[in-house]
Amino acid sequence: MTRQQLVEQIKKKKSYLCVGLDTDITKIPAHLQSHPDAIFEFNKAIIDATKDLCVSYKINTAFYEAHGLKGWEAMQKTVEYIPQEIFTIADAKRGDIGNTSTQYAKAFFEALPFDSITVAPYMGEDSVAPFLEYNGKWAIVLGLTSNKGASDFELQKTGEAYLYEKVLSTVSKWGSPENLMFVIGATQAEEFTNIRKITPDHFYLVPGVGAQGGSLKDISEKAMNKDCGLLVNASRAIIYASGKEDFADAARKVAQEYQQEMAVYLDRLNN
Ligand SMILES: O=C(O)c1cc(=O)[nH]c(=O)n1[C@@H]1O[C@H](COP(=O)(O)O)[C@@H](O)[C@H]1O
Repeated sequence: MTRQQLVEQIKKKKSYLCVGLDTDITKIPAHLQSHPDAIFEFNKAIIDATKDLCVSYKINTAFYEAHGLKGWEAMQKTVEYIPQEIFTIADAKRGDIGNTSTQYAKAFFEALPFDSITVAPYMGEDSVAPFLEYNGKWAIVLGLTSNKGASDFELQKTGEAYLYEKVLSTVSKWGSPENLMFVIGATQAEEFTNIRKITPDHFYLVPGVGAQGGSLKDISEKAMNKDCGLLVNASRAIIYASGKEDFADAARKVAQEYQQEMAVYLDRLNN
């Protein structure tokens, strides 16, 4: 998917919501547990209930890989079920020496039809470059993450700058805002303004609202750019909103609350 197509979808739906399909078999409601295809059935119901409210789905591959072949099959069926116009993210956090990253890119962009993949930048340019060679596909590189461990490396100084600042300024030269995004945790509010200064034009994938306590308001007010430039992810807060038979309706309700708040911030952008 091109940047322009993504921006058009955000405008049309008045949403920059990314629903995270971190589908944990132990949290699937009891009535679906015995279904032979429980993960896919759960995802299908979530997608049907939220697809008009979000512009992206993020499939966290760990939750599928944990089930071996059956999990990969559920992941493939899920990504193929997502409507074409919705931006798909393989949250796989890959990155290795060049020829290995080339195989990861084939796995997620050719064998599976994802629009994008999350990538760890630690191994440098040759580990990220293979993901940037595909037209209409994206690498989403970890910038400043939402977790506590962000302070172990990302928020350590290397000379004058934090390591994450160096990652943003260096990695942004490897691709363009047309094929490269950054992961910025919603819990890192003090850094949002600075982050936007370093990378004014890029889209950010922003996890950490909902279950991790980050604020949609903070990221929206401090880090939107003229094209919105944000995909805000919530996983558990949406897909396990009820944990019961009415899980899809409950997911829709929470997704709608996010979307309605997003519409307000988008309106401000246009006025
Ligand atoms: O790359 C990610 O998606 C990611 C980066 C980060 O800094 N923090 C983070 O939580 N994530 C992912 O975003 C999702 C957050 O899930 P919830 O906390 O349930 O909304 C999970 O799939 C995480 O793996």
